[in-house]
Amino acid sequence: IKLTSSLAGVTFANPLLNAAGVHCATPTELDEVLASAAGGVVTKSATLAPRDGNVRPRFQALPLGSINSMGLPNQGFDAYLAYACAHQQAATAPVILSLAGLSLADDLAMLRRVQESDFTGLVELNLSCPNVPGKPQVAYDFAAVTRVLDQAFQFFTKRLGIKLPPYLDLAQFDALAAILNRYPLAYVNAINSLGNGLVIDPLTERPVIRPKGGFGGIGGAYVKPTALANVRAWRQRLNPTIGIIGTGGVRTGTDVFEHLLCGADLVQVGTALATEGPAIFARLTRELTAVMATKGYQTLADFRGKLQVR
Ligand SMILES: O=C(O)c1[nH]c(=O)[nH]c(=O)c1Cl
Repeated sequence: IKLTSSLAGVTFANPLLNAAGVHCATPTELDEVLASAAGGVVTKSATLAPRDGNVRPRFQALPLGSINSMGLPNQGFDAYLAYACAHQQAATAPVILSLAGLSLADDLAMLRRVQESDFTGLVELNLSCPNVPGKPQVAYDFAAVTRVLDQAFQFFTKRLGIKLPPYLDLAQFDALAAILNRYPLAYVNAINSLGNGLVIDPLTERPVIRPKGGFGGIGGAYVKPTALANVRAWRQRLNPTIGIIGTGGVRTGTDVFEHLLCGADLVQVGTALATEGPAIFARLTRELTAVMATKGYQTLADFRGKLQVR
């Protein structure tokens, strides 16, 4: 049984990575994911300048998932570009560089820096951070998405993916796919957290996190059906040249299998990684292999995207 997968010409020994934002803000955390059974690692979304992020408590693990309003705490673009370039030299498992500018200008400035750098790997432009006060998500504004991609592809010739939020209406998938299919995108990553949920502690009669009156992105088991639907909807609509990373609700090998069945090329783990740590990747590869063995599949291509219709 082989778990190898490739995305935009980049080969992964297995399809599993962390989700941007989880266990990836420092070189130590990034190294721990690379040292684990993960097939690769993605950096915390970088802003041009380092950021402290929102006030604490800003993350809460829950029985069925998690809520977070981190506010983009990160070491800044230079730190993550340096890490990505160093690990490209060392030929480790692939490092995906995630970017989340606070403005179109910042997005373009960081992309220009990547274009001029030695980094030739995958770049993930995060268009879906729900937690920066006063900053509406780009990805729910289709004109803004068109602007950033128009301007980026004027000069960017490397491998560019985008991180998308969950969409909940098929007309949105139709409209946005018509836009995305115009660009030489490496992939779309679906989904980011389900934005602006509210989790309350009935004992204290307060939200469980402090920023934004307790409103934060929801992850984990809560979002798996929405994540699978978004992966499936993009696979059905996007050019085959555009790959898909499936993110959302992955806790077991069967969850990984389901994302692949819906069409994912790679699968990312957020909430479950936050609670279990990088050892989860050994468990998930073992469990995925077991599912494949039971079903008689030898490679991911044997079943990727082959969800049957009823
Ligand atoms: O608050 C965050 O840092 C954050 N949290 C999320 O759940 N998704 C994101 O894209 C980001 Cl950037």
